[in-house]
Amino acid sequence: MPNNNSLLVFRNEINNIDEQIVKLLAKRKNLILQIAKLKIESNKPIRDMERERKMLQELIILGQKYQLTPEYITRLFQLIIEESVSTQKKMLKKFCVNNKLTPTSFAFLGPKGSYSHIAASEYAHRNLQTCIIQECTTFKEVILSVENNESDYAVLPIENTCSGSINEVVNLLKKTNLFIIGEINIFINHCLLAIKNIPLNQIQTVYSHSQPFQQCSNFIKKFPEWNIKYTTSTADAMKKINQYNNIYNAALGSEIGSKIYGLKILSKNLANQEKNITRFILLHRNSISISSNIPTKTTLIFSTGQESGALSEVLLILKENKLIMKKLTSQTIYKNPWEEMFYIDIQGNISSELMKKTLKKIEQITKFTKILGCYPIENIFPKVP
Ligand SMILES: C=C(O[C@@H]1C=C(C(=O)O)C=C[C@H]1O)C(=O)O
Repeated sequence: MPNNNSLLVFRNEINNIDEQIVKLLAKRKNLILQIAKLKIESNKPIRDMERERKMLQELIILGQKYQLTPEYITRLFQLIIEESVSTQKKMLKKFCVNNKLTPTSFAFLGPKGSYSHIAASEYAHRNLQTCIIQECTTFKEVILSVENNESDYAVLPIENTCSGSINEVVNLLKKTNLFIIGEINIFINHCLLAIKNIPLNQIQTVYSHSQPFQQCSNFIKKFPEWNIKYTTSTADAMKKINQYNNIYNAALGSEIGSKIYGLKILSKNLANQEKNITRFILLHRNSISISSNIPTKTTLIFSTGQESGALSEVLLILKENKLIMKKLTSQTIYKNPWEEMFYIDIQGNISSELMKKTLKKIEQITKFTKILGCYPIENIFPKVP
């Protein structure tokens, strides 16, 4: 039979301890709010997985000293940390709503409603930034806008599942002093749009950027009577047919664009391949360093000249160092069409010794090598616009 008095004494002591725990949790929460404020002011991400991992490791060791199991400590502190991250996120949201965040400007191939605009908005949204837009009319202008400090980030399409690499962008990357700091995949759902619902065989002219025409070539081939007119972007095409106000004009563009420019959707999902995804890269004036536990990609371009087997030597270096190549494309150099330039994505972090050693070896055996950046691998399912 437990002694009722002793039970009360113990329970009182537990009450005191629990009270202390709650007071300490409140004290912790206050610090969390201060940290959130600092992060918001300096535009730093809320979550720091490395810090969390280290904290948990130390707490588990401490717990073991007092006979508390790692499972118990992990469960308890994961809950505390989850709560603190969610508190910080709420605070960030409030700041965004009140528009007190440092706005971030994105330069892209515009005008509004282009796929590049969709990519910029989605990237800003994921990184909890307020997106200020800088519409450009060429890819070169997009890069210049960031180089000249007029915008913070350049958003450029680099490849598409239907039409492959975007050569013009790769060629620009050779010359710019900007660095790739991120990437984002966007689902492209090309639609045929017009100012009124008319039968497809009555359309006379279709406007769009050259990329959608390539990506929807099977559909376009069915209507050889259509006049094809190239525009600087899909959004430019949508804007034009809105302005021309001619019912026989159509544009290849996005569903979002149809809303912006008040157009009717005549036909949807027009790309040759069902999964039409464009990968966009984000460029900034400074490179970024990324924690070693985040899956990372390092991108470089190199040219090898005409020696036979020059490319295979580079690939052998990767193989010897057990580095995984995520992408390899061959580009024609506009001014020297007989020379080959390669664009390559390697899985790994530029700050690792292995990557440093590998890059050094590649530099030694190529004619020209340029490291374009090291950035987190996009692993979120592409945004459906
Ligand atoms: C408080 C911070 O923000 C987050 C919350 C943490 C916590 O609750 O201890 C730890 C790391 C971050 O993911 C921080 O960065 O220190």
